[in-house]
Amino acid sequence: MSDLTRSPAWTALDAHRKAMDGVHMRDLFAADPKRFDSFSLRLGDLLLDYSKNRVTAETLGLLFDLARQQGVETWRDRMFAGEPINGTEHRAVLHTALRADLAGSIEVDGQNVLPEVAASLKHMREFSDAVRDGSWTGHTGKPITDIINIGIGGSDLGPVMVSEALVPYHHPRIRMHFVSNVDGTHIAETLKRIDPETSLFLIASKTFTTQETLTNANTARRWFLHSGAPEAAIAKHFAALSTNATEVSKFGIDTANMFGFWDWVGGRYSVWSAIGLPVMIAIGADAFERFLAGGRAMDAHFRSAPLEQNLPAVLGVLGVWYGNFWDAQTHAVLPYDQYLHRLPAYLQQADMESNGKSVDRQGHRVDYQTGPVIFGEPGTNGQHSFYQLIHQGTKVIPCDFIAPVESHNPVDDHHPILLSNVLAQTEALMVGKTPDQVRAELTKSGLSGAALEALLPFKVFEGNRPSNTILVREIDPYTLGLLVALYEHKIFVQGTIWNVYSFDQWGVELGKQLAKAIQPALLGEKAPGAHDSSTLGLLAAIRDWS
Ligand SMILES: O=P(O)(O)OC[C@H]1O[C@H](O)[C@H](O)[C@@H](O)[C@@H]1O
Repeated sequence: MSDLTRSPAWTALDAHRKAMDGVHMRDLFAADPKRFDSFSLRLGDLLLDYSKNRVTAETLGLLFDLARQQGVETWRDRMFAGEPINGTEHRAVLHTALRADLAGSIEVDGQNVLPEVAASLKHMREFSDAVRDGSWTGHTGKPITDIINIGIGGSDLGPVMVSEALVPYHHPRIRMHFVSNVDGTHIAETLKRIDPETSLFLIASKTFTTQETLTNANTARRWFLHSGAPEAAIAKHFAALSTNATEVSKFGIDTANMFGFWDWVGGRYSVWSAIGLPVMIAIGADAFERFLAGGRAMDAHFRSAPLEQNLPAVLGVLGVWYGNFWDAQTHAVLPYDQYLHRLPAYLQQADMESNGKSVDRQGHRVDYQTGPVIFGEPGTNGQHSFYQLIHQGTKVIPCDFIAPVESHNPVDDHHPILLSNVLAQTEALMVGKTPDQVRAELTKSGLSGAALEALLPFKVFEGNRPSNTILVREIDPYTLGLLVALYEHKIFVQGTIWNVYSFDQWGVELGKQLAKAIQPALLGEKAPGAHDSSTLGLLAAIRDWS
């Protein structure tokens, strides 16, 4: 057994879990009319209702004991202080510095990093202002109309999610495009829609060695030059967002057009850095600053609120409760806002790449579950697709319902309908429908006897299915900053409880290595070499068909 699973806090939770068997949330609500007041928190224009969970005050007490036992507060303080808590890469984890009060000081290796953050933001502001006001032109003197961000993983998902979430704030002249997939279709379809004279490519890659991004960037450059633009025009149409100046110049982008960041910014936490430049161009530097301010407000809350009133801590321990004590394998992210349609994809990387680990910080195989499978779709689309399983399937699927109270598009009665669905879903999941209720309903509809009894079991909803509801006044840059930082810190809390390193991602390397080994065989440059029979069989089929 690991230290964690034999620890006092864990064993206490194990025992408590057994005591909670058979406890229905319906009864918890009936017994306590103030349950919402006890189990909801507000931070400015963000409200978290976590009352529809299988928890009592005792459960939460035990979960916070576990969080304290695992040193959540100490690790949190170490993170904010710039200590190298990313142990396998010996790096600080300081995305919080990117949105910090720049008058302060945060040191990495004895050096205050905030002046560099300020300089980078200034560079981004000057550039984005120029693109937006039209003073930055393409090589033929026309203002930029299309921004094409070429990046993948953290260099794509953050920018595309935030950009899409903030479409109402976009500059009217500027269209945004995000190319990530190495599948030629992605770049080809994008290039069809743009004009080289008015396009600006942002090559976004922390390492500037990522195969997909460089392949797409090379294609974009060839396309651009093929349009008749001279080599010297590249400086007007290509910029790099990266930590790697050497590789940027090797690629042929002038480092004057490079927006830098640092190795203490993890890819999946990098939208607050120069990787956010496409967002800044789209929404403007002031709005981007409001996004940073939202993140900063959540940081201040996370650092100072006692765990019991701490939004990321509450979300974090609830996930641990279901994943480790109720066998939940997944977690659904359900934004009831069309602009947030990429949030589930964004959180898939943020969460699964961070906590999808099976070795603890001491290098031992864990004997407990770690990060959940994250999935989701915007509401109400998900309701007409996979919610059946959430309501009546055999699995416990904790859900986060996220909704703005005000819509950017208050057309007709759409928004009240949308919001009624949020409330109805969480209520239905919690309360369910008993056999007696179903019987009464069926009787009323004229059914009786054997026919009624035969249909009855299919129409019962067990209920007792957990959900959180996160309401914001409206999705604006500030509340989005709050929301993203909330999830970042939730992930941090969970990784700390599980004693894993949340800020590396070694698990993505093997596939990259093997792809490099297989590629020459597909290009016909080499015999396939030694592989298993499946790989060889597939290679042969591909050769046959090509
Ligand atoms: O920004 P880059 O260096 O191009 O990396 C892009 C992405 O690829 C890597 O393989 C990692 O899995 C991601 O964490 C990263 O965000």
